[in-house]
Amino acid sequence: MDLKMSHHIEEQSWKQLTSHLAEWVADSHKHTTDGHVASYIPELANAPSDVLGICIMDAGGLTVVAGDSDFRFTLQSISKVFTLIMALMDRGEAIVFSKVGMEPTGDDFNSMLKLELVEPGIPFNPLINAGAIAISSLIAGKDSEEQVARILQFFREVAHNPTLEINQAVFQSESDTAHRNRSLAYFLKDNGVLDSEVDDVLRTYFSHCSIEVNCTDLARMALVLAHNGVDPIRNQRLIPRRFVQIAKTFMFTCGMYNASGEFAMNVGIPAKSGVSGSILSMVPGQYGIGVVSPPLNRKGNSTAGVHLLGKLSQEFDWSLF
Ligand SMILES: NC(=O)CC[C@H](N)C(=O)O
Repeated sequence: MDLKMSHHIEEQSWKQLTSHLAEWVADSHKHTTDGHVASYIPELANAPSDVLGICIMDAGGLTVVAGDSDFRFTLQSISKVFTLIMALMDRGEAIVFSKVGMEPTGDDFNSMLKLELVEPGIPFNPLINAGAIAISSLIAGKDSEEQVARILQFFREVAHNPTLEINQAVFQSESDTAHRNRSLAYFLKDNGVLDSEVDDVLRTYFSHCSIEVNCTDLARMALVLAHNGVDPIRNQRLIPRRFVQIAKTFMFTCGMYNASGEFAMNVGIPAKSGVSGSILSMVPGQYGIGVVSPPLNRKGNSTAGVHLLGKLSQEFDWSLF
């Protein structure tokens, strides 16, 4: 297809998106009642169960938004993609992959089963909780405070939003109740996976999970990944191509936890979800997408969010397969 032709198709799709997105959001909204808002972090249980918002951003910075697109939420597991990228930038591939593997687990995101079952007891991948905790300990910085400051700075840069902050209530709520994550971290410490102390690693981990954003921030962050590490709006490289390739591969194979296979089959684009009901996704080479709807299915993914992405993928033939 020549360039003019593909440009024309893109224009047509954008028009269609603009005119139909609100209607598709209204349809997916019905699926908010299929799920339950996460409550194992008490503060997250306060999220409304009837919210669904989306922002799609193109390479020129044009956005189309629909539903509750101003709703604010914490990144939770979505942050793991960007801390992985930071660890790769700080330490390089060899060190990162001596601490975490490259394979999906098929288990729940907070499972500890395979840590004991499979030698040498390193987490299977960086997007499950155990893996992300190991990654948190690799972020450069003399202590957790410095690590968190660097993380915040990097996330602000990728989102192109200097106002991003940590939601202290969510951070505190998770710190007070994260018994399972604590046990994962102690297990990792015992297996020799963590260099720093458990409390410090967890402080860093809970902090990046608690960074607050909206759908537009998510879409901008996704846009940088969709363009292989370049923010196309500023025409500025923020991340080396290779590390984006690694991050997107993990999003594909592990980004939707143990429903990643199903999501790959039905939607077919890289995505990462968080227990706040958020999903960061993208159409590679084109759009960044941010979606939020707090009610989750059994696997921890937003019911309405997954439905909406499925609908969009079908309409625009987004699947990479
Ligand atoms: N799946 C998630 O979003 C999990 C992140 C959350 N902070 C936790 O560790 O449980």
